[in-house]
Amino acid sequence: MARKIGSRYTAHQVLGRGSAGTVWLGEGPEGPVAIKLLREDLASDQELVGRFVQERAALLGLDHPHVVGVRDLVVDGNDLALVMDLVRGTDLRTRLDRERRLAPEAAVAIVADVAEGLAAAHAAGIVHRDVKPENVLLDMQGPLGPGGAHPALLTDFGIARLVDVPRPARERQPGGGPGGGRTVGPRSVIGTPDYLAPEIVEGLPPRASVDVYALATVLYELLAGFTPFGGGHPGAVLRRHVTETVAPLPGIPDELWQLLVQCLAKGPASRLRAPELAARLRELLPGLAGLPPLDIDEPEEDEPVAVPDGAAVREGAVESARGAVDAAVPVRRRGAVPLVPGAVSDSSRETHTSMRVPSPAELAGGAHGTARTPRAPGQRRAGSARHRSPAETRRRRIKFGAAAVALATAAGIGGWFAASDHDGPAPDRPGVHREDTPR
Ligand SMILES: Nc1ncnc2c1ncn2[C@@H]1O[C@H](COP(=O)(O)OP(=O)(O)OP(=O)(O)O)[C@@H](O)[C@H]1O
Repeated sequence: MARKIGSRYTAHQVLGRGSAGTVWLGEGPEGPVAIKLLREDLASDQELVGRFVQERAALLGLDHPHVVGVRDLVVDGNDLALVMDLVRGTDLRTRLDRERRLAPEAAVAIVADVAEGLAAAHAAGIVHRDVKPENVLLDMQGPLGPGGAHPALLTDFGIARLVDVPRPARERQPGGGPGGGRTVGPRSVIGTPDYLAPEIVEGLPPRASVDVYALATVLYELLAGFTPFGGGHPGAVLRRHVTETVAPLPGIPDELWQLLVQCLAKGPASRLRAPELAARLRELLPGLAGLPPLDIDEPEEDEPVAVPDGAAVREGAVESARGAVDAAVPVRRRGAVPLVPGAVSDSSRETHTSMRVPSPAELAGGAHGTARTPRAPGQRRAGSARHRSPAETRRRRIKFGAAAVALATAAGIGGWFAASDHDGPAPDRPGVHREDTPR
């Protein structure tokens, strides 16, 4: 059923759902558009609406062939919508789910496109903060490039930043280093754990280099079929970003591997910048022509451990509750909780996470997760579970992800799953009015 969005747009049909809202196929004065209608509880957050309007100029000004253009922002009654260029195609996650691994040439061509889009954004002072396959759209009507890849466009600019509520509670402590102190108290991380740069986990402000790290993670995933540090409890994933080195991919061309390692460096200053990454990837393309996808077996998922009855709800048993949540979560390839409590996306993919930044002690300790060394075909890992199809894996993720979130809620712990504590909708505030914001 058609639905009016502001005075200029009509939404006709749902294209898909993400954790922040629903994307519609719509019509505007200049033709077909995609309209991302933010969830009602986000739209009723007056602080977020204010930031949404503030970000307007930056989002509308980003014009690049590898960035999904934002044409308009609409605040109208209960509606808060981003009007975007319509990309006729699919997202990179869907392609990856279908093919499991991409041939190096196609993977590199796609990532080079995205790196160019990022370079333009970074030049405009915009950091994406949520680069992942879900946010890369493939334009099936565009010309075929190297490896038969359609043009790739990065989308969802500004969304992570919009929903990230700044934490005012920064306490200064003497002797904390330059600037007269250090940040203490809880901060949260916004993003998707598998793609989060180590410096974000350590509580530093996100700069352009976090996007390069995330994009290198995407490239690794396109080649390997899994991310370098994913699997298990989101806290375990965060810790691996900080403490583990990336395991080599058998059969990967050496120059491509060196590039990946450099962009996955723990130190942001050691990473290439987006324009250099794009250029280096383009240089590699001719040498990758015709190479088949890498022949790698996925690391197997471990079986989840049963949760002892009542362990999560005993009074004063926060630690054991956290342990119970950890135990209930099986090793997943991309672990996360929804951005908004209760959010369900069409594909039931894990999407953004808002989590408390772990303390140094938490990063150093804990027994969550192990390094995931890619295996040559046929080679089994000690204690590994049987192989599962991607669809089966997804069903299990949905089931156990839901169980883990439910447990965290029942236990009432802030712990790792801080979404409901820190990033739920703020109550309506008087004195802020809504208005249409035509272009
Ligand atoms: N500009 C667009 N043109 C065409 N389809 C789009 C556009 N933007 C998003 N979509 C489609 O709409 C669906 C939902 O997108 P959305 O960005 O809301 O969620 P997501 O990125 O998959 O997840 P999340 O936002 O939770 O990270 C996706 O399947 C995507 O392919």
